[in-house]
Amino acid sequence: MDYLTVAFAKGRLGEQSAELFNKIGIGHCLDLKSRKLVFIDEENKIKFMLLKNSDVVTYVDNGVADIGIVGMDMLKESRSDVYQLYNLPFGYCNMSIAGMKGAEVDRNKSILRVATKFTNSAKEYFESRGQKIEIIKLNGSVELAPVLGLSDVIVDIVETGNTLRANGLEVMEEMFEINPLIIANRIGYKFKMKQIDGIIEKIRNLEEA
Ligand SMILES: Nc1ncnc2c1ncn2[C@@H]1O[C@H](COP(=O)(O)OP(=O)(O)OP(=O)(O)O)[C@@H](O)[C@H]1O
Ligand SMILES: O=P(O)(O)OC[C@H]1O[C@H](OP(=O)(O)OP(=O)(O)O)[C@H](O)[C@@H]1O
Repeated sequence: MDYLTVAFAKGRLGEQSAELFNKIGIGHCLDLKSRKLVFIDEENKIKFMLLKNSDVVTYVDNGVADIGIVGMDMLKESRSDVYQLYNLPFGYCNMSIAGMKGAEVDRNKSILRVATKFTNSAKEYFESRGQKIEIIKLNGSVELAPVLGLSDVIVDIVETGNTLRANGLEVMEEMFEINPLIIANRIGYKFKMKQIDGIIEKIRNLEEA
């Protein structure tokens, strides 16, 4: 049997993904504290690749990985048409528009300044309601932008809301729900369907137990 290649992210999703795999008896070889980036589970014939969160879709899209675990935020941003196979039971949050407490999204403003890491999702959302925006691309600490007058609003992930509150901001609108999901390369899935479906079935059973 060929090895199944699995791409998953370092950081938040990595820890939770590894824990989930371990519960269904795979990926005991994973050691996220080491500096290694490839782990081989010989028993289950799986090769794990540890990537930056924002690169998981690229590896699956290109077929270097058969499946991957990625947040809906990154998948939407990539505009990739990989298969979306299964929503995982952890890490739920929201993509939201936020701004200074008490402010509202000014729908009449000729050009709304939007700071975000998620430029495609933001463009798509505002375009769909005919609002012109200027995107200010940031890579982190996005909440600072309205505080310092760099933008009118932000588009970012909100989980507990603590980061917004701590900086005097609040949610103005929720755009879409985010959850991690298992994605698959369209060709890889055809060849390794049995093995992939087997893994998903085990996760499903775990959830139902
Ligand atoms: N509070 C949260 N903030 C950010 N992401 C979260 C949160 N809760 C869950 N997630 C999910 O975890 C994923 C990984 O987040 P993480 O912070 O580890 O990556 P990152 O450092 O933002 O990645 P990159 O820098 O590669 O874009 C997100 O894409 C999202 O789907
Ligand atoms: O609602 P909360 O529970 O506060 O979580 C949301 C925050 O977490 C993420 O940032 P992250 O920690 O990834 O840091 P970053 O600013 O570098 O993206 C996200 O971009 C928000 O800032």
